[in-house]
Amino acid sequence: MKLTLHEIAHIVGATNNWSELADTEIHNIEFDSRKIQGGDLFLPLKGARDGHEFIDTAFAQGALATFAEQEVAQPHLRVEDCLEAFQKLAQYYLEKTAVEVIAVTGSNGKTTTKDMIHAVLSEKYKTYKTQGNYNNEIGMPYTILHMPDDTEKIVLEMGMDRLGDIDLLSKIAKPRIAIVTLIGESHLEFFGTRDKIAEGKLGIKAGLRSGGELIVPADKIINKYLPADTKITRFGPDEDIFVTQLIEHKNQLSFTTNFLDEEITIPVPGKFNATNAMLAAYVGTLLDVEEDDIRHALSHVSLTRNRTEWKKASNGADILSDVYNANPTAMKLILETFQAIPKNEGGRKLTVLADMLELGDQAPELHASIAAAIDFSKMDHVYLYGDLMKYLLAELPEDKVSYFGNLEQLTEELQSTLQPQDQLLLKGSNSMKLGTIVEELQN
Ligand SMILES: N#Cc1c(NC(=O)c2cc(S(=O)(=O)N3CCOCC3)c(Cl)cc2Cl)sc2c1CCN(Cc1ccc(O)cc1)C2
Repeated sequence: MKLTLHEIAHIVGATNNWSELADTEIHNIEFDSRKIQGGDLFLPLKGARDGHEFIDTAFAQGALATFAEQEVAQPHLRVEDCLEAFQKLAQYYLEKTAVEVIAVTGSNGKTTTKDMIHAVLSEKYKTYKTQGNYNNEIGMPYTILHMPDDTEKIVLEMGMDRLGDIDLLSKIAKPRIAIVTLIGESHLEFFGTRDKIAEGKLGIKAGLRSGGELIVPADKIINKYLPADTKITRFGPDEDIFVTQLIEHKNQLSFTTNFLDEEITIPVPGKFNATNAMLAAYVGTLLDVEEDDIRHALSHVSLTRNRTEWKKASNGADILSDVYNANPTAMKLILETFQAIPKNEGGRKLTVLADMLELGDQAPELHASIAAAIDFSKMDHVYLYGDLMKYLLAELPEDKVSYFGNLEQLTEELQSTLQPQDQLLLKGSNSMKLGTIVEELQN
């Protein structure tokens, strides 16, 4: 990252006497103290625990300084709100580096479309993109501040948990091109109506640069949220851009469009992927990528796998398997999200929680602290798996929790107990291999 400590202090409006600190170039900014390396700046966020508790650990691992919302002994930049400072810095960094932003949001397809745009633009530019699910008010600034120094274009995925989320992200990122892939049905339990989802997703216009372009589906539900004085491209049958012919094969598909000369082939099936690829191709044409290069990129695209998304067990039960970010905050966030979703008629809410690894000497209390996020007025039963989950076991009511030290026994228990109307959440470190449970339940 090309930022010095004094430059950062000035941009975020640090209120302490930071000029006494050496004006050193910062290596990276991290909010997970486990990722801190020499020369880094620590960002203590208020997640499942207050990040200020981990400042000592950050310095023990080589941090040069830390943001802080309170007086601390170590070299620090005193700010009122660490997250706001992080976001302000990300916005500044994009302006300083003059990296052009392509922003993508939508109920479905935003991750695939993001990956495909990245593949296309990488044919001509040094291009960076959102990694994993780092698409929210913390993850997006993190992505911006971690882009390689030679980045020319950045493709940012914008996730929405609540109305207004996308407006904030768009104002930070100030995209040159903004894409809404689809106004679907996901998160209806939070937003109530598709109209509200449309309003939320069209928040992406909030930071759209003057002279920028908004690319949206033909869906009439968004019409009242479209901005004036903006180049708007609609996609869908007989709209501004559309797929003309589509030939599906088992593991790939080919299609033509109304704006390219030749057919495009992508290594994934599914008509929705043709639309996602068409959007990526169109962005490529907007940014002067040659058609042959567009075609080459899309024919070899590798897609982000194992998204946090709902799957179905073979008996029809709903499965939510969150394979990202095995840390206390992410586990508490996914539990709150899962508990906020209404149960299926006559169904139960079941959860499998597995060890979060590499949490250091506070692992026992960090696992025990997850108890605060489990609401047994909504959760029917919790299955714990792994040595560290014994610390959470001690915090939970005996009739609502089962403990397993063995993955096969846990899998057998779930196969026998899961009913078609049930909802099952699984969360834990990748190396706990909860994915094998999902595969068994899907077969
Ligand atoms: N609470 C908490 C902790 C962490 N939380 C996070 O990293 C975190 C993750 C997330 S997130 O949900 O993973 N996420 C981040 C990026 O965008 C997508 C979503 C969020 Cl939103 C916020 C935070 Cl603050 S990381 C971490 C802790 C507490 C323990 N830390 C290691 C440690 C253990 C023992 C020690 O003595 C010192 C450090 C590691």
